[in-house]
Amino acid sequence: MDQLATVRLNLQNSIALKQRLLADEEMISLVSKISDVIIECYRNKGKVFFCGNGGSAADAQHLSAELSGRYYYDRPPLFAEALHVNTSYITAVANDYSYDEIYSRWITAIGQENDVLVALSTSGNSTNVVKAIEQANTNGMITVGFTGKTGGKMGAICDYLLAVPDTDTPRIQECHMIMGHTICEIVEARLFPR
Ligand SMILES: O=C(CO)[C@@H](O)[C@H](O)[C@H](O)[C@H](O)COP(=O)(O)O
Ligand SMILES: [Zn+2]
Repeated sequence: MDQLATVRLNLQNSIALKQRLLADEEMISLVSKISDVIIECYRNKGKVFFCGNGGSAADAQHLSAELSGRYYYDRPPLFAEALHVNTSYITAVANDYSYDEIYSRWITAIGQENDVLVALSTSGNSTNVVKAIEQANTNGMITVGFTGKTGGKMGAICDYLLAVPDTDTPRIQECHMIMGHTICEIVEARLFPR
């Protein structure tokens, strides 16, 4: 394995994918629109939830902390949480029911009309994430999907689908994070102008 070549290739591929996003005006407008949706949710005293598996769970937790803590500057907190953070709950529901139910069950308990669910899955096919979106739709929530190229099963069930045009999981996740960070920046700046 040529390690130096691997470093160069990954940087090249990451830059190339982000260049594609930059050239895609629909994608730029979509990120702006999702920001508007989240701002509207908070103005109506709503809550924003995030979910995903593996690296996408980490991204869900990271993005929710930008909103509930702070992003660039001091301002009041916003309600945002990643659905996997209660390990006692996750292990109990996965053990007693099914791993597929861990997020949808929690959405059943807490998701209210006009709350927002941001669901991250590079394949768009993770069953627990798909079920969470289905339950969020049932509860009258607004559903946002961050996926890879095809959108997978999430493509047909999300109100807004941010489908990064690639099939390479880590590169897709890196794009989810720059788009997610950008949404947090816009939300903070619009809700708490300095
Ligand atoms: O972070 C990575 C790969 O970069 C992995 O942990 C990855 O998130 C996991 O394999 C996930 O289970 C993939 O699920 P998904 O993106 O298809 O929903
Ligand atoms: Zn990863």
